[in-house]
Amino acid sequence: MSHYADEPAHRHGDTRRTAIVLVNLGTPDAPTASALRRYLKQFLWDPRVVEIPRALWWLILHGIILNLRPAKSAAKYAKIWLKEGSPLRVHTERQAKLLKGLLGQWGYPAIEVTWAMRYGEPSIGHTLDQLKRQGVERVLIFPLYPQYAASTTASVMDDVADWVKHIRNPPELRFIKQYPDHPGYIAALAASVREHWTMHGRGERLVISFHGLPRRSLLLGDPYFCLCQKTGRLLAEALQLSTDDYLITFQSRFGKAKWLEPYTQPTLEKLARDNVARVDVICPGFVADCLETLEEIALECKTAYLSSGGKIFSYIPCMNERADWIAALGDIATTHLAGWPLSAETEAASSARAKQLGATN
Ligand SMILES: C=CC1=C(C)c2cc3[nH]c(cc4nc(cc5[nH]c(cc1n2)c(C)c5CCC(=O)O)C(CCC(=O)O)=C4C)c(C)c3C=C
Ligand SMILES: [Fe+2]
Ligand SMILES: [Fe+2]
Repeated sequence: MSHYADEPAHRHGDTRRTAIVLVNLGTPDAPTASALRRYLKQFLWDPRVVEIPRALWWLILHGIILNLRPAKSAAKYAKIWLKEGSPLRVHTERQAKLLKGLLGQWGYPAIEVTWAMRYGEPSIGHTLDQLKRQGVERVLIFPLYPQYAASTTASVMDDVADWVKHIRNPPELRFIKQYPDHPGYIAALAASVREHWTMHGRGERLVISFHGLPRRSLLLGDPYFCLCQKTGRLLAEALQLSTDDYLITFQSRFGKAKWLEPYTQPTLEKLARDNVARVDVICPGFVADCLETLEEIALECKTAYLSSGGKIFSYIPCMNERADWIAALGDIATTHLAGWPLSAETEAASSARAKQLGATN
């Protein structure tokens, strides 16, 4: 018998089901102004994303931004839209399927792997409702942001907490906060660069571009800037680059305030003017290709670099469905499952896997 009226009886006794939820930012449903308006309205109203006084921001958002930006952004999305939908959504869905398959091979066939979006659909709340209905008792929230930032990772934490507020009997919850230096993540990034160089030749500089944040966030203690430096340095070390061979930059500035510097596009234009004829650009903060990589970097920044005198601009794709990246996701996830009471069968696989990884606990 179930103890709570809102719990289906079939759950009784099924107390050990575990799920992993991959969470990414979210993306519009269609490359249209109306879909963009809905998406931007939710995204830009998140107080973790825009930290200016609410009343003033409401006026700017509704008075200006939601009138001008949707059509402009929709035109950009239209350039990169896939047959199956928005690239961010397509890659995230595939990553979840591949991770589920890999965990099955590793001896965790009972662990559910699903995915959700912070903005738009499928929402985190909807996904957690579904898992609860399936009798899942333990949920590992896995944000697909290697570098923690309050505007992304903590916003996912907020959303999960908002869901918990109206749940009588929530599952156990764990959050992965960050993995900017995870060896599997760094190794997969480095392998993607080496493969790119083998296939397309090598540039004179590697530009390592991360999504930006208002500079103020750094001054207020957000660790994001430092985590990006760490990832960039570890990637450069893995590639045996000297400090002259690479640059760490920040893209996607929004609004008039100062953001983290140096900015990606002006840096590329300066490299071109300084007679650096060939650059490679990688975006390690994005684990799936999306508007910010496929349009802003691979189209806009490329055009800016070439029209400033650069000769060859080569964009190195995100890790998307790469097998070494999916394995890194598996390592990060299983490490965070450690110590969680799982079924006997899963427990055995977990300790075998830990031994294989050389874990000391
Ligand atoms: C307004 C402030 C913004 C902050 C702060 C911000 C931080 C931030 N964003 C990402 C990752 C992504 N952002 C994407 C799109 C996007 N970002 C902003 C604004 C801020 N981001 C806007 C308005 C948009 C939408 C598109 C546009 O109109 O320009 C995406 C791509 C989504 C897609 O559908 O492809 C990602 C991914 C990070 C990691 C981050 C802080 C570290
Ligand atoms: Fe963004
Ligand atoms: Fe952008």
